[in-house]
Amino acid sequence: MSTSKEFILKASCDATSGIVASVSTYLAEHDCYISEMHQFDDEENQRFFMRAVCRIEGDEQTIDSIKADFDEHVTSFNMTWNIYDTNEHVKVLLMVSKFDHCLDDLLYRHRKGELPMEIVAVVSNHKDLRPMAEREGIRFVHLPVTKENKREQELALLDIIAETGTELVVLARYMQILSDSLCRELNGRAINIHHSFLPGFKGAKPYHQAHERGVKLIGATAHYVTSDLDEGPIIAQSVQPVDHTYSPERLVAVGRDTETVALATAVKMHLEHRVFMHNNKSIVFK
Ligand SMILES: Nc1nc2c(c(=O)[nH]1)N[C@@H](CN(C=O)c1ccc(C(=O)N[C@@H](CCC(=O)O)C(=O)O)cc1)CN2
Repeated sequence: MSTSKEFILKASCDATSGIVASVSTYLAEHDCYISEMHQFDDEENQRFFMRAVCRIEGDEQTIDSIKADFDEHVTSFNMTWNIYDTNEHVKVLLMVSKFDHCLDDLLYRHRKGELPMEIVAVVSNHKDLRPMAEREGIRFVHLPVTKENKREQELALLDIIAETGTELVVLARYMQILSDSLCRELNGRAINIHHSFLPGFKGAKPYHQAHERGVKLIGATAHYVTSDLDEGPIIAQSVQPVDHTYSPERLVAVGRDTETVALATAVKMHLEHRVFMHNNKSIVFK
């Protein structure tokens, strides 16, 4: 039984009047102080979204007792909701290939306490980044991928996800395309960093495309992974100004900074339960 006193409520339902009043009344009746609340009314789709950070006052209530009666109280709204204990860190599996900057940045931010996560493993289709993981005491799993063994390796990945209780997979410059079935299995719990400011320059070599096009901004996009390559709901983007003097190599160097910022921002927003996926877009309560 959780003894934590702080929790996050995420909820969405069809838009109608009285939702906030009903939820806040329930929380007040259960000795909860609301320290932060965001809501969004998607008028186009008549859908309502809210996030509340709450602190239990007194000793009568627990997170479990608040969860227990909530469904009955919001039945009329047919609400989709979750309550998360802020003391429980999300279990995260990091996936990488050969580029090390996103993994290095996430490990640093985790070490500095910026990202409330438990890293359960680093999985890679190459051995290059094993030392970076193991010096942090993190399990490293090498799963080389070929056209012939792709399905077998994806099943091995799913086994690791199941045995570790992974709640979020982060593709930190993992350069293999996930199959449709794996994307369905990981729907809403896999985030990828794409090394361009989407929707521009999809695929594997966006910086060369950017140089050819002569762009004045270079950027990166963190999005939920879907079977449509680089098309998933965008969570965070980051850009930097560039100009005609930038070679492709220099664009790649600037791009690295935008990738680490966009990915860390997206992962942090997800870990803090600030993101809703809706109609292939995202709602992010910052
Ligand atoms: N189902 C999805 N899988 C992945 C996505 C995604 O959006 N949906 N994003 C990629 C990352 N990525 C761009 O951000 C990307 C990575 C790799 C490729 C690619 O063409 N890979 C080749 C192999 C390249 C190699 O072996 O080095 C391939 O898989 O045939 C395109 C885009 C991660 N996965």
